Amino acid sequence: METKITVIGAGAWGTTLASLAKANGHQVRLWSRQSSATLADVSADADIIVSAVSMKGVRPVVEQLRFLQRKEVIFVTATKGLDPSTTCTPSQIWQAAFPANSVVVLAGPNLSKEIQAGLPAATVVGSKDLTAAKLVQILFNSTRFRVYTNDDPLGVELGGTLKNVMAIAAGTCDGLQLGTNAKAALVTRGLAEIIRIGNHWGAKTDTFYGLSGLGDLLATCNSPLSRNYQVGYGLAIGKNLTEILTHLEGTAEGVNTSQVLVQLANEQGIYIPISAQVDRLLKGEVTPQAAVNSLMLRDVKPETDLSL
Ligand SMILES: NC(=O)C1=CN([C@@H]2O[C@H](COP(=O)(O)OP(=O)(O)OC[C@H]3O[C@@H](n4cnc5c(N)ncnc54)[C@H](O)[C@@H]3O)[C@@H](O)[C@H]2O)C=CC1
Ligand SMILES: O=C(CO)COP(=O)(O)O
Repeated sequence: METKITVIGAGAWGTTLASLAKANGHQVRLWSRQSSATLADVSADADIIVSAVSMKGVRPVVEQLRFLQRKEVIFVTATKGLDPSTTCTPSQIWQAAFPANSVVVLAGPNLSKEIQAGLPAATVVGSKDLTAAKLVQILFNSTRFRVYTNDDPLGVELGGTLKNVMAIAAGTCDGLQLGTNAKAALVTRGLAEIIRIGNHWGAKTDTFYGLSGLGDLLATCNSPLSRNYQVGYGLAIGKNLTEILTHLEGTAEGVNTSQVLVQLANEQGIYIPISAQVDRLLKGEVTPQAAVNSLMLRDVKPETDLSL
């Protein structure tokens, strides 16, 4: 059955998601701020509205859609970030604006350039409404894009969001040429940190061992295609953040996320040693090597106590 899908955001990810849905035979409209049509025009009769804007675009886009009163419309959010003013996740913003509608989070190891090149990938659609998640699963699933469902949307969303901070750390690790052991330690302890934060905020541990957590962490911490990885790599080889962001192709959400995360974690007493060093590095308060030294010089502790 042909479904009417409106994709908001014609950046790297929005364009890719639109082409995946189109290839499955659906009627897809891709909207950006540059479009001549209004968002109201392209959303008026949509069955599904997919938001793939960067974090800074979520609130403005939600505001433009406030007129929409159809409760059967399913919102799919693919943004990976935290709102600086409220610290909300994108799905929390969508759900608060449309309390009667189903909201589905889409996240996974999905470097858009690989998907655009036709390489196989898998992702997760998470929602409290599993019927909606299953519908979105069918819309996007194909022989080159395998889609799983999950009933923990917050965990799916936080996996994708928090790994961006770790990808900056991983890029720094590679830029400093610290070796494979150091990288494995960083990614493994990074996952422990993500689980500690996620559990504190009510997400399930198991979700972080899935595609949107460990999967996306592995993809972005190991690929020069990741913009967040590129930020960390650039800092490690002596570039400054402004210079890196000026030349970056697209958005590195981890830069904003680390700031919001550190503020929240400090308020709530969550221990986030790696993210805190990433934040200090981005603010120019510490050199890449000093950040590594700080992590290595911490008090010793047991491995499996996630509260530490
Ligand atoms: N590129 C990728 O491989 C993937 C990206 N994501 C996530 O998807 C989101 C978008 O990423 P990309 O497409 O790569 O970024 P991008 O920088 O290529 O595109 C961002 C899009 O957001 C739009 N936007 C920003 N502010 C806006 C506003 N106020 N009103 C309307 N539109 C606005 C821009 O016009 C642009 O179309 C990010 O949160 C990213 O973490 C998720 C999975 C994969
Ligand atoms: O989230 C992504 C892949 O899943 C894209 O990563 P970057 O935003 O770091 O490029």
